[in-house]
Formats: sequence, C-alpha cells, structure tokens
Amino acid sequence: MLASRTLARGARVAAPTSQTFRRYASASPTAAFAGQKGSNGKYTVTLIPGDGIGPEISKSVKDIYAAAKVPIDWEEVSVAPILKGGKTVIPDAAINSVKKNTVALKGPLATPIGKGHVSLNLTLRRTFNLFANVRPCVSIKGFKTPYDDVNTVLIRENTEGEYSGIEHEVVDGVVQSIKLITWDASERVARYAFHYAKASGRSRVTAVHKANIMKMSDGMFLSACRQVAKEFPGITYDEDLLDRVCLQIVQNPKPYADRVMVMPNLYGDILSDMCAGLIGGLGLTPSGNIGRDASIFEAVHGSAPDIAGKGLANPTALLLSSLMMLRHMNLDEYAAKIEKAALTTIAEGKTITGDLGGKASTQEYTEAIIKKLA
Ligand SMILES: NC(=O)C1=CN([C@@H]2O[C@H](COP(=O)(O)OP(=O)(O)OC[C@H]3O[C@@H](n4cnc5c(N)ncnc54)[C@H](O)[C@@H]3O)[C@@H](O)[C@H]2O)C=CC1
Ligand SMILES: O=C(O)CCC(=O)C(=O)O
Repeated sequence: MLASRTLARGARVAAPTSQTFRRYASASPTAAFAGQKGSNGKYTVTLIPGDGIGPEISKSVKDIYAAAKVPIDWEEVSVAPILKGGKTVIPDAAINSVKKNTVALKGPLATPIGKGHVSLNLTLRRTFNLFANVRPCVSIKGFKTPYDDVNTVLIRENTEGEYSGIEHEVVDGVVQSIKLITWDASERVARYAFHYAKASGRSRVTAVHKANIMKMSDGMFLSACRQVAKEFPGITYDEDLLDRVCLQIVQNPKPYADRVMVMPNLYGDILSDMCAGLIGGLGLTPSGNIGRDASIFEAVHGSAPDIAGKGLANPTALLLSSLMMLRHMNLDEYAAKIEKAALTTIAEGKTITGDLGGKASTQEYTEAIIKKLA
C-alpha cells in the first residue's frame, strides 16, 4: 500500500535559506523568518516564562539580551490551562501573540503526573503544528565531563506518535494508549532532517526506530524515511535500533558527530535527555520546535520543581535555545557574541551553577556572562 503513495503527498518543506549552521545552529529549513522590525528598529518576540524555574531562567535571558543590546522587544504572555467545554486550552492572548510574532521563547511548563490537565507543551506544539523538534547536544570545550567529544543532532517528530494523547480504559484494569503514526508527519519530519543535514554539513541521516517490535508504526516511519532519502543522493541514509543507539552513544559518541538522527516522538524525548547527561546535564541542552508558520524555542528540560525559587537554576539551556532563535531570525552576530560569553564562563569554571559542580547562583552566573559582553 505504501509503495503506491507518491512523494508529492503532503506539503513539502522548502529548502534552507541563508542560515549558516554552526554550533547551536538555527533549525529553520522551513519558511524563512518573515518578522518585521517595528518603528523602534526592534523585533517583537513572544516570551512564555513558564512554571517552576521558568521565570528565573527567563529573567536571566532577558538581562543578558538587554546587556548585549539585542534588538528584541519581549511580549510576555502566560500559558496557564483553561478548561473550555471539558477540554484544556491555551489562553487566546498567548496563541495570538505567537501567531503574530511567529517566534517565541518558552520556559518549561509543568504537567501533572498521572492525572489533571493535558500537557500544555504538547498543546502548543500541536496548535502551531511544530512538526520537528531539533535537539543539538554539544560538549562544551574546556568543561570537563567523562565525554569531551559529543556532537549530536536529534530531530524528533513532534506532533504525534506515543504523544498523540489518545488513551482510554478498555475494561476495568486494562487501559490503552495509542501510538499514532501517519505517513505525512513521518515524511515531513524526514524531509526536514535531510534538509537539516545538508545545510549543516552532516553527511548522514540515521533513522532511529523499534520496527523489529512495532512493525507497522515504526515500519511506516522507516518507509517514509527511505522514500525521502532517494531525494538526497549526497546524504548517506541508514537505520539503527533505539536500544543499540543508546548503547553505542554512551560507549563512544564520536561517530555520531557526522550525522542527524531522526525518530518518532518519544524516542527523541528520551534519547535527548541521555545525550544531555553526557555533556553535563539538562542545564545545557537547547531545542527548537519548528513549524511552517511559527517556531517556539525552549530548553530540553522541564520546570525542575526540586530547585524552583531557590536561585539555583542553570539558565544556559534556555539561553542556547534563544540563540537558535536568534539565528533563525538572522541575528547571528548577537548570537555569536552571547554564545562566546556563556561558553567561556562555563569553561573557566569559576562562576557556574550547582548542576555543573559550581557554587554560583543563577544571578551570579548571569552577571558573569554580562561582564564578558561589556
Ligand atoms: N518542555 C517542557 O516544558 C518540559 C516540561 N516538563 C515538565 O516539568 C516537570 C518536572 O519534570 P522532571 O521530570 O522533574 O524534569 P526536569 O527536567 O524538570 O528536572 C530533572 C532534573 O534536572 C534538574 N534540572 C532541570 N533543568 C535544570 C536547570 N536548568 N538547572 C539545573 N538543574 C536542572 C532538576 O533539578 C531535576 O533534578 C513535569 O511537570 C514535566 O511534565 C518536563 C520536560 C520538558
Ligand atoms: O509536557 C510535558 O510536561 C513534558 C514534555 C516533554 O517531556 C517533552 O516532550 O519535551
């Protein structure tokens, strides 16, 4: 049945525009950023501070941006759950702001475990059809961890799969969660991954899967990847099992620097946390949720309730996410300057947060970065 599908099915992702793909490269081989500067010469960007440590790390980014004179006005909106007709929805003000500005920086949003409202993170991704979640993970030069050569890029399907949110009780004591995989979403994220590889100088795309077990769902994901691979003769395509990839990366991450990994939703969520662990933890890994009409940049981590409100949070992951956003907006110069200041501060090791083995508060670390920008 799949063979009869044509590649023209579904909308195509346009080729990358002028972005240069560097360390925390922009992840935007979709529609180019089309935001307009206001009469004050600045772009307006939506800021969702989020829950838990969200407001603390968002403040750090805002302070650093003010010091670096980044031409951005933040439009701050809150995303709290609203119950409408038995469904959890996001406030209109937030939706309208992202629609208008087309770019947003988002702090983590907490989701109750095993009960309560649906994830607002997932709701945002679905609302704006943010189909690809790009998660780069790169060792920081000079910051010692058991691995010093991690350089992975993981692209996660972001709208369906195990995160489709279709669950029900079959009979008492038996529940079912449906992993929904569609050809269109698989093809779309696969094409994005190939474009990303080409634009970032990576020579290989590896589809990560469990099609030995989930023969139909992951099997179709792989079929879509294989079809798209034919359009990119210059990029090597291969496939690997998720469990084997986990083992291989922790044994030796170096070979993964040549490629982009593409995979269904849940695998990307878990594998990116594992990669974060190799470079110093969740305080360091950024991401971009990429769509055709809007993109939302956020840290890989969550709201960290265990340290929230204590001034201990590491804002680097959100800061690096914001740099992906700046590159998406073609504000590369500002991104490079801030990136250098932050990574140098970490490499020096004098003023780093507790998660990295230091003693600095969020504020002290932020000030150390700001000093380097002067
Ligand atoms: N995209 C998002 O907004 C995400 C939201 N969440 C939500 O966040 C909440 C908490 O989830 P957890 O499983 O606890 O994961 P988490 O990522 O919030 O925390 C895991 C561990 O990493 C530490 N950590 C995370 N970020 C840190 C940072 N910037 N600086 C220093 N330490 C940091 C935390 O203190 C904690 O020990 C849940 O409600 C979850 O649903 C989880 C992941 C992503
Ligand atoms: O929405 C949440 O609370 C968790 C989401 C998450 O872990 C993710 O998909 O990045």
